[in-house]
Amino acid sequence: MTDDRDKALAGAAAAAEVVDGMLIGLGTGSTATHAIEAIGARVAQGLSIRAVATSRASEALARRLGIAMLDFADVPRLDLTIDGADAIDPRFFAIKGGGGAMLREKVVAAASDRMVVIADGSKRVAAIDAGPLVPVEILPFARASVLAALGAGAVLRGGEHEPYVTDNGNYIADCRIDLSDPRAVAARLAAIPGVLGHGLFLDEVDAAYFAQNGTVSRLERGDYSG
Ligand SMILES: O=C(CO)[C@H](O)[C@H](O)COP(=O)(O)O
Repeated sequence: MTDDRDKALAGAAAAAEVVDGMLIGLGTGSTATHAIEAIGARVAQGLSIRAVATSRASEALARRLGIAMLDFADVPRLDLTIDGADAIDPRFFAIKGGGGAMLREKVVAAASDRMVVIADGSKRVAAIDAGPLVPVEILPFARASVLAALGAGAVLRGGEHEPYVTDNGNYIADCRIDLSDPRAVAARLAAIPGVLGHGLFLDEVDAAYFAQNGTVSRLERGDYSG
């Protein structure tokens, strides 16, 4: 069973939580794409929902599938957001932003009554310390000063000559950081002027669908045992 097949299973399982009348947040990345496709298939069969997207790519896909899309700038609250993750641990601490969308992903998740993560088994880690680098979104004007404040473990995504640009027009630094105290790290990152967001999701995730070798399990925050 390939990871992609597991991603599709997790996405379809989360998409089944969506019911008529809901206002949904659509995540970003290959796993979220499977969920959007599964929701789109249900919309084609008559499911009546509206949605906002966390990236231009997810917005374009959702529109192609006939999902009624709203501008998040007009939306104060959402019922449910379904999104992928790069790593998630037993505390439901997650790292996101491999696809560069973590700033929009976080504001959409924070505005949602529930956030559900969908992931293949490779994303389950014992602790996010063992996970990927932490992406940090940077105001381009403050590129040099933020990189200096982040320290030697920070690398500008795409490199100095052709930096990766987010949907928000900003840069990303991928940071090797000691995550033994993730809350302290989140507070330190948020306090750097010119940092617009980061990929540490410590309080947002309410539930997760994990798919491994073709089997999907669903866990709520608090009952994930690793
Ligand atoms: O946070 C994200 C994008 O910013 C993605 O959800 C995360 O990178 C997982 O991606 P994939 O499902 O492709 O493995």
